[in-house]
Amino acid sequence: MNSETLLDTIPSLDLADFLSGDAERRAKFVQDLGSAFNNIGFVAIKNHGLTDELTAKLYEVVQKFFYSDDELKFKYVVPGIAGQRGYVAKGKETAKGFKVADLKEFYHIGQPKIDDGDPIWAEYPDNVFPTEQPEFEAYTVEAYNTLQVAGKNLLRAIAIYLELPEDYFEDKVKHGNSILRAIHYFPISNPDDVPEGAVRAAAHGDINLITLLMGASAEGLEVLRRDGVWIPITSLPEYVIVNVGDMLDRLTNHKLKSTIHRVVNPPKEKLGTSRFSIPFFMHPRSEMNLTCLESCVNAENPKLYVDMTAGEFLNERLIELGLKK
Ligand SMILES: O=C(O)CCC(=O)C(=O)O
Ligand SMILES: [Fe+2]
Repeated sequence: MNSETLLDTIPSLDLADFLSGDAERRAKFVQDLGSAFNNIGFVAIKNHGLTDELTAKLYEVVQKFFYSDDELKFKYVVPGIAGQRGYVAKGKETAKGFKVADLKEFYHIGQPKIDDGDPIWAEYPDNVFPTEQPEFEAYTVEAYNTLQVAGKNLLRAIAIYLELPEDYFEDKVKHGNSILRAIHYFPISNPDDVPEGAVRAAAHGDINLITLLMGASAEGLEVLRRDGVWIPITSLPEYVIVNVGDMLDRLTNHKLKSTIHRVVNPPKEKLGTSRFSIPFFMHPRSEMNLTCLESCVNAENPKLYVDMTAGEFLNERLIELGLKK
């Protein structure tokens, strides 16, 4: 596959190939991941470390929270932090360039703090967890930590593909500003209630380095192929979807592609049903320099982006999303 091939589905890869001691399997994984990211920007990955049991428990607690009444949910809104932790209500997030808000509500869990003297902790707001559901914290934090490990392994493979030292991203994502986002695309009982043009998630690119998405087995996610065709993504339950975000796109001068994607509304007869998904947005520390790698800039690929740190870029995007003033 080269970067021009038009794919009808996203490639499926096995993370166990990369973690195996077998040099050939590992090299093939690196090449397949890199060429998928150079092409459509999305892959499906199995053997990511989340067990079926954890996944089931996680969905259970998340659904219970979203099915609670507004009074309970609003207790977990944290004002003044641009929605970076806790509950973010319906109508709060509008995709960059759009006028109507997405038809979703969500809950954000950030890097669990530990007492090791890293000055980065002062930058992060504290997590909040619903006290009505004591299991919520344990399962979301376990999923956070598991996806963070999978994400670090994927970044190792990406570093090798880019001919960087394998541990290039290691110190940059240590105690990074990653977020686990549990999303509820809420049911709509009356189709006339849908504001003109509103969709579950309007077309957007993710802000971060890479995203690991649990739960895209439900219908609705679509990826915008280079020729303008929307490709629906359906994946088997044992897979997570992994895509390139804008930060990795910037770092690699668009060699690895942050592809526009969206979640469309279901047909009218299914508007009354919920959809849940749980993306893990893998962010580096705010000081990471996103200046395009020299190896990705040449006469055919002139530098596309101005130099910025991850913190500066995130700040700009939170303002564009309507989450920050
Ligand atoms: O819900 C999904 O399947 C995708 C969500 C998404 O793209 C996002 O939150 O950035
Ligand atoms: Fe996204």
